[in-house]
Amino acid sequence: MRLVLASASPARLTVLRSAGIEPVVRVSGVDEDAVAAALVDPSPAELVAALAVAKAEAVVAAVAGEHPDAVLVGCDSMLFGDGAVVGKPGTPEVAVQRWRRMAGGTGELLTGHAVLRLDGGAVRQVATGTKSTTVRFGEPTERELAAYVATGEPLAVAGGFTIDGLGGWFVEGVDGDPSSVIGISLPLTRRLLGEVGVSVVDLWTTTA
Ligand SMILES: Nc1nc2c(ncn2[C@H]2C[C@H](O)[C@@H](COP(=O)(O)OP(=O)(O)OP(=O)(O)O)O2)c(=O)[nH]1
Repeated sequence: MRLVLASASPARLTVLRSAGIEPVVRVSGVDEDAVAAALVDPSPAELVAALAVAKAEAVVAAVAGEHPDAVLVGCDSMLFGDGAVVGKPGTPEVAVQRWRRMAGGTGELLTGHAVLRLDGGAVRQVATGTKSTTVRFGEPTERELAAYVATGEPLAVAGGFTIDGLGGWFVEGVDGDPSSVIGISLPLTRRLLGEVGVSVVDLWTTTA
């Protein structure tokens, strides 16, 4: 059985590879704004879960022929803090603004997960879940913040920070699942795979 990762995220791919799975990667290309706009007053956890489902569903047709009995995984990460849910900063200005608000405080990094099990090319079972991880932010100096934003890293990641990259210098710690902050929660994905009758060990490419 193959696991199809419905994501363009290099971080998610790295997490799965490091955990023994070589996924088939298919980028969903989902219009996240359109999916969010179709929801009626979703909670932050419902929002990221719905986006994860949309991403996984979007790649079913592309993989059903070649991998009719695959298990598909979609994820979406956003940062919840000060009553707002935010994704990627996109611009240096937004990244700086956000860091000036986040510094010294905490936020909840939410990652929605969707696992779709295919049977004969059709979706047979769906399992979803959202993992919330508290992130405790450090206090970069203005010079450090300017240098960090100038690298471009914070612009393309949810919340404008990483814990396993340059951002790690400015994150004091996380309370909860670090893999979820990076992009995909391994323990939650294991449980969701179990819900659709798949054992994660059957997906490992490495054998002891
Ligand atoms: N390496 C790393 N990446 C992070 C971290 N926090 C967030 N990210 C990345 C993972 C995802 O690629 C991105 C979250 O944005 P999305 O959930 O929309 O995924 P993305 O657009 O990258 O790909 P996708 O929509 O799944 O095709 O931010 C971190 O701590 N480390």
